[in-house]
Amino acid sequence: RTRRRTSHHQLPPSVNGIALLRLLPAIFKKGIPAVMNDLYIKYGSVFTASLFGASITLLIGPEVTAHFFQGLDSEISHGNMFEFTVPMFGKGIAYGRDMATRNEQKRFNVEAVLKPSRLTSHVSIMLQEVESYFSKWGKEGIVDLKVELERLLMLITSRCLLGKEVREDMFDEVNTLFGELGNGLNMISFLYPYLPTPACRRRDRARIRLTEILSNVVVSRKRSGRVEEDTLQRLMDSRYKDGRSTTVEEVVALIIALVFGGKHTSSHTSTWTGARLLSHPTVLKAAIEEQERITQKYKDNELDYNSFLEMVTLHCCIKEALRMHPPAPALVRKVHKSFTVQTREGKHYEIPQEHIVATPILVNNNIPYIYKDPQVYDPHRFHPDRNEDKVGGKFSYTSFGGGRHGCNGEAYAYLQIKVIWSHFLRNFELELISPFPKTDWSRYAAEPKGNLFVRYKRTA
Ligand code: HEM
Repeated sequence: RTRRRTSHHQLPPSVNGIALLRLLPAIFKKGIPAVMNDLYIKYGSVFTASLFGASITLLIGPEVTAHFFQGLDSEISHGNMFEFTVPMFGKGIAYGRDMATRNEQKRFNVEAVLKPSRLTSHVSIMLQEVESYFSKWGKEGIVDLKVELERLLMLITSRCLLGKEVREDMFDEVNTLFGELGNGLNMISFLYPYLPTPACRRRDRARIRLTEILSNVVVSRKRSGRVEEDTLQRLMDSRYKDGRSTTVEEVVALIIALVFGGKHTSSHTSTWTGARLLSHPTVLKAAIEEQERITQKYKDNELDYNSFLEMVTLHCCIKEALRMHPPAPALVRKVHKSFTVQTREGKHYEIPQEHIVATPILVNNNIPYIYKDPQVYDPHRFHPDRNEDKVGGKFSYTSFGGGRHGCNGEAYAYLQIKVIWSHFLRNFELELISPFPKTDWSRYAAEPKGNLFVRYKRTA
């Protein structure tokens, strides 16, 4: 049903609560992605779903999401929907601060994490961590890949982002505290971040202790004048436009947010990449052959940032795993100023002020006129000769969001996952023992459900 409006553009078609409740059995039977896709097929790329008095307008596909991603924060923003991050990271940053300060802090993040010169300096540390981790594995055995990758990524993160003090002396405690911070995030704390539930209390205690540990590191570096090569140091050295330095409180909150933003996203993606690769022998063979070519060119111990950039096949394998398994299934914004969208079919809709809008990454990444046979794991679709996401237009591929609030850690995330998988492909033969994992939607980042047992055998 399309609703009329007094202005010359219509409001989007709406799906009412009864129709949504009727979908519940289908959700249990087919799963959320399939039901979302059915809604897209039935109602099109723009529609409003209303339930219990709350409405949310869905925007699907690159034709209608440009403003969602690029609009000014004064016109469309996260609003107060990210309030749940304040008790996780502290009041010093992001949603605890005004917009101008937030934008400056975003610049600090980009300069501290994303710049190629930063990534270049991370490569050798990542390689050291990965080589040392796998040197402790035997000649052959069985491991839960999900558990192993989560720990390894946290070791890399603690060294590259948090610095050697944490990596060398406090890794286990800090790792546990980040776990508790994450466990405090669920549907209830997302909606009511300050409820005195046991999970919220543990989250608060974890943030306080993390803040204490990291503040000590920052203060001790400042006192001794010691300068390290890590993201924490970059944030300490960042300056606001007016020349002011970042405070200890801000540095600590920024680094906690960065670690948290990259932790689950990267570890789930590396696990999904493994599950997909090990289920597709032809793709796996192509990825191994690429490693052979690159190691012949660079020799094993000379792998550097450029050599990882050259791993196009592996890059596409990760990108395709992320297309099919985006850790954030949907992104949301609040509309502060109404805007219009034009669909592929040429219909115009007005999205009114105060509406909540969402774009379901899950559906965006599976649109059949952009992605050929979207249900098939086909990394080659991203190779320069096909470039399906680029042909489809900006915002066809939304696993990292895009535009104004696009991911600050994309290049870093690819790099660390490539370093790990490149090592696997060069040194081990792996066989998937567990069935291909289902998705666990109950967590804030969609993750592979259960264990992922893999048999490994050393080849080098
Ligand atoms: C595979 C790994 C990753 C995925 C899939 C991912 C995904 C995303 C997505 C979808 C957004 C946009 C959120 C929105 O528009 O509401 C985002 C934002 C962000 N990500 Fe990532 N991320 C990953 C890794 C990382 C890493 C490793 C870091 C840091 C080292 C990081 C830091 C951030 C930050 C700071 C933002 C906020 C940007 C802003 O609001 O301006 N991410 N990420």
